[in-house]
Amino acid sequence: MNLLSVSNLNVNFHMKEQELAALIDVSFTLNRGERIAIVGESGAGKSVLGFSIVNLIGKPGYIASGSIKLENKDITQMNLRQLQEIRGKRIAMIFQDPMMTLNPVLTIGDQLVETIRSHTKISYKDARNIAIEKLHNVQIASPEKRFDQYPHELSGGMRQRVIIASVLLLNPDIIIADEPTTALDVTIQAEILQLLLAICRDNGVALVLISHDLGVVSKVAERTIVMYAGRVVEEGPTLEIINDPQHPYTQGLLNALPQMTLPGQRLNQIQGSMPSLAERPSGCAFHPRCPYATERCRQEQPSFIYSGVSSVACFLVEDMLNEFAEQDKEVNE
Ligand SMILES: Nc1ncnc2c1ncn2[C@@H]1O[C@H](COP(=O)(O)OP(=O)(O)OP(=O)(O)O)[C@@H](O)[C@H]1O
Repeated sequence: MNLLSVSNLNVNFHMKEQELAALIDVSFTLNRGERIAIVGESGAGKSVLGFSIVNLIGKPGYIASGSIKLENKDITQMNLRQLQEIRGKRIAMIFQDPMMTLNPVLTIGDQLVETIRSHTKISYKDARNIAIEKLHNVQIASPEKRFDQYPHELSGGMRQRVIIASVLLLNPDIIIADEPTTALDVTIQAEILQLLLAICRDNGVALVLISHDLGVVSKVAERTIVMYAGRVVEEGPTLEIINDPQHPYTQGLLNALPQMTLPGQRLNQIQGSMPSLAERPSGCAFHPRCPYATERCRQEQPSFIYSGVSSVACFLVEDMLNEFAEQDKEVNE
């Protein structure tokens, strides 16, 4: 059984008497210990998806239809008490800004001890020992000293390590990390990603890494889901997607990566921008930005097709596969 199965998830925002779709028919699965990435430009719907997984999508947003099953229990049908049981303990979230989660007026140690003691009846001294061990596990030097410090006394990278330590205290099955390194210096970003990878691998924790950067996720995630305007447009093994992207949007994201460009060359940004919810184009929402768009793309929504590399929603790929099938037929006749 999959650890998490998201099926035909639709999330809307109720805005000014209008229903605006933020997620449309999103489906994917996550196995125990697996690491997947959700990528796409700003506004693609990555964070809405991350929050929806723990049923934390606040007003004006709501889950309109679909299911999110944690093993066999549907998170969309859970009451508040059941949701509180899974948030943090089974599914933990890490955000871009650690200060969103850390309490600025409590020491690092007190926050960790409070988390431990809210779930386990142990003495302060024992909880302190566990907290210090966890700080050590996330490679914080002099953990005894850090234990007594306040969040503002730590660097951004160190604060993110503290968050990872605090998330681990409850032994979650899944960590959802929403742009966890975007606010950090490049060298620190790599360290934190490596730490997340090691922690998840060593503890059998599944990871959903949300990022706008395909380069970042390629180092961590086994599988990648590419989102555009609230829909999944391509999904498959990360390496295959990086080496042979099928959807023109995925190709555009890869071309825009700095390392794909020669020194002195300008980055090949995708022309145009992500549409707002109210202005989602008809047919394939990417068509106004797609160099290969046809009339059909403007009219119809492509369904998913397996390309041999990944699952992709694109008429271009569908036509190409049909053409190959025709050629095979001719050769065999
Ligand atoms: N609370 C909200 N009210 C109205 N619209 C919202 C709200 N939150 C998100 N949206 C809209 O939903 C769409 C998806 O937003 P989301 O934050 O999931 O994008 P994202 O891919 O995570 O982008 P970013 O990387 O910038 O966070 C966007 O068009 C956004 O404007």
